[in-house]
Amino acid sequence: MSDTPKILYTLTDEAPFLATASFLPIVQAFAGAAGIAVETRDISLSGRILAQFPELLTHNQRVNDDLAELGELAKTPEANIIKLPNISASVPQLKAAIKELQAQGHALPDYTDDPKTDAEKDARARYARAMGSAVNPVLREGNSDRRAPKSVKAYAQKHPHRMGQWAGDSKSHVAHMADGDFYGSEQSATMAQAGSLRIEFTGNDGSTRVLKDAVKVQAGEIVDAARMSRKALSAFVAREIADAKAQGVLFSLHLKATMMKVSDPIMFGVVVREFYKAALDKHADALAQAGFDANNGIGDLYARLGTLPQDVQDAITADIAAVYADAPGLAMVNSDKGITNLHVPSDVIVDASMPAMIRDSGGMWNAEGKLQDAKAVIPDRCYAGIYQAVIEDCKANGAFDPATMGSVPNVGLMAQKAEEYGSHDKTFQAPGDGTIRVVDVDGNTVFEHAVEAGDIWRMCQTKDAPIQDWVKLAVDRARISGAPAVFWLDKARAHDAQVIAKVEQYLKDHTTTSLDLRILPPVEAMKLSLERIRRGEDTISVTGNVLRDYLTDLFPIMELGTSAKMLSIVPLMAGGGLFETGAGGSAPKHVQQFMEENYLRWDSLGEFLALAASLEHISQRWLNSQAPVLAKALDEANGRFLDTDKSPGRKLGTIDNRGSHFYLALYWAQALAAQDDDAALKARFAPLAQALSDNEGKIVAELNAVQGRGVDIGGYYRPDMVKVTAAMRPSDTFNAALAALSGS
Ligand SMILES: NC(=O)C1=CN([C@@H]2O[C@H](COP(=O)(O)OP(=O)(O)OC[C@H]3O[C@@H](n4cnc5c(N)ncnc54)[C@H](OP(=O)(O)O)[C@@H]3O)[C@@H](O)[C@H]2O)C=CC1
Ligand SMILES: O=C(O)CCC(=O)C(=O)O
Ligand SMILES: [Mg+2]
Repeated sequence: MSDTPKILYTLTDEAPFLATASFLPIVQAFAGAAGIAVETRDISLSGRILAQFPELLTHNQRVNDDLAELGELAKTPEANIIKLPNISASVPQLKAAIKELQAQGHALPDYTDDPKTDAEKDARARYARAMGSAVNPVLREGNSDRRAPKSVKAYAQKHPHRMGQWAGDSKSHVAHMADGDFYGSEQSATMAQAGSLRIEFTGNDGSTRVLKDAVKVQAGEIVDAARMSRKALSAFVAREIADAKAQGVLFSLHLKATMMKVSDPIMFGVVVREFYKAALDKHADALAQAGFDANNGIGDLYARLGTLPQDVQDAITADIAAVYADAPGLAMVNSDKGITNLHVPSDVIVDASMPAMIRDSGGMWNAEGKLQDAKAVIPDRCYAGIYQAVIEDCKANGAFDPATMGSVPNVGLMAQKAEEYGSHDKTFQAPGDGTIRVVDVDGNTVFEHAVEAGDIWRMCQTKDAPIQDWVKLAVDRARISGAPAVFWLDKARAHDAQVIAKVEQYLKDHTTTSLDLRILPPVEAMKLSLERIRRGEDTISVTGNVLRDYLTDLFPIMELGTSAKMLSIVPLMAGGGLFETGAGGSAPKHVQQFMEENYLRWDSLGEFLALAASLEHISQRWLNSQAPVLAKALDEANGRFLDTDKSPGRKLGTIDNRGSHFYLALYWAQALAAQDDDAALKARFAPLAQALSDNEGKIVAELNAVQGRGVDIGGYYRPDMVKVTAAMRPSDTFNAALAALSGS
């Protein structure tokens, strides 16, 4: 371990990046006073792209591959990383970012949809590394512990957020496939010994093609493979479109095309093709010529329409209007701008979109901008049922009451890329009719699926050590909190059956006699958790990676109104700490509002909680007597921040993100000035506490005075740092007080 403790603070995208421009100087000033260094690393989408093409950039434009560096650091005990949410880019987002970087003078190659030359293929492969969930699996060298701290839960109960009421006769529901999906076709095995696997496709004509060679596996690792039939998916979607129309509900699709970057855009494309079938079939040749790709959403059609002759454009537009006239209503992302659920694959992300629907009385927005009951299509059966269970509960018992409901924290399996379904280089679309086999080095077939052209086939790995660590974390959390812990595992599912065997084995390594530990299939686990939550009782959910993602938005959004107020810790298996902020994403609409009104409603409570956890981590690992004092004072400040409700007010004229940072700094400085554990810190922070409290009114006025006018930050994906800093730090009085603390 080095002598000097260090925090690595990540620079990301969109609202969290803007917030950082205001909050980081505070963190650096306070931590610096205790001898803690705070450095930044750029893991933004634009930074990840630039890091892929050093040879095409000028010396000044070149950036270090910070993500790779942090990925290595995460495997060491030194790691102390604060990670803010970053864009997991869909293809349309990636293209937009490339365009912006090119316009800024970076000589990047275009992203080619159908690469032919070696240079195009090389560029495409490099872009693929920056796309989708490129960051989290690299940094998450540990399992996940996400929960609402006691103070946050108490705040939510004291200031309950608005929940839409539920009608018993709501027609909203979840629709999933009955067969032909991943759930129905999953095969799974635990590897007896280390080795390597080959994935190969054999066509019905006898030809064989290796899809991926030398996939390394460890002894005790769980591997599984599953197939989704494209034909079955299309037929299912066609039926559901007709049923939505018959029932008079909105049609909506909920996937995770950003994180499951290979499988889910294909499923998204199947739904787009089915919904707009009449128009897309009729104009198939023209659209192919224009390069339209349904996997990128119907927005891609509009983006390319201009390249076609005017009469063809008019005909396509008229035929799409005819589709809308005949189809059920389509859920909207932004009804004012005509953006539908099927426009862009990254606009509707299931972990956030389903909870939003549940929070809003089961409704989604229709074309008139009104809430309407909706059919939520979640094609695969592995997890769709949990949302239906919540909907049924709300119909039977009404909306949940944030003032009284219990909590469902999560312990999630994710270390070492566990259960990264459909997101990686082991997911394929079948090149023809035939068989996909997984074969070991001795030529034995491990898995085998009959496939038809266009089917999606995915393989997934889950290593043994992360499972052991996850079981231990669950036992620890159950013991510390006294709440029952439920493993959400379905023994009827091939993969889960293998995991259950390991859970049963590894639970024996711990003393669990006084604990309430259960294993239940997800729908049963959901019903039990909901029953308990209504009684005000807490239940720990211990889940795999996908349910970790789903539940850590679902329960916080019901309990706290947003997942931004979550504590999200990743105890790294090598002993370091990764502290994530909240559980949500980067909310693009926040940036839009900021650019139009110079108002940033991003709630940084997640950053505050992560910082406190990072400082506590330093207290435990480094010999620095001031870190615990700083951590304790920040904890007090966070409590006061919640008590006085200083989160952004959401309306112009109230404090926004910047004002909330000021209050955090004020309360933190006051707590440091008031404590008696460390005289040097007390003396150092007393003048700052005085200056901030003397000037409270002036600083808030300076911060709020800028609101109401548009602001230029010189870019969306790669904003100009000078402009961002100027915009995010508009109070000279506050800036001067912080500078005085740092002695600069
Ligand atoms: N860990 C990571 O790096 C993650 C990254 N992402 C990325 O984020 C982007 C958007 O994802 P999406 O699924 O739409 O989810 P978001 O979590 O960004 O958005 C859902 C809603 O959550 C609320 N919200 C989330 N965080 C905050 C906050 N700090 N302050 C205030 N409100 C907040 C807002 O809801 P409301 O308006 O109702 O208050 C927001 O509109 C994508 O690019 C995605 O790839 C997504 C998830 C995690
Ligand atoms: O990595 C991503 O794209 C999203 C991650 C996410 O939503 C989460 O961890 O909750
Ligand atoms: Mg999530």
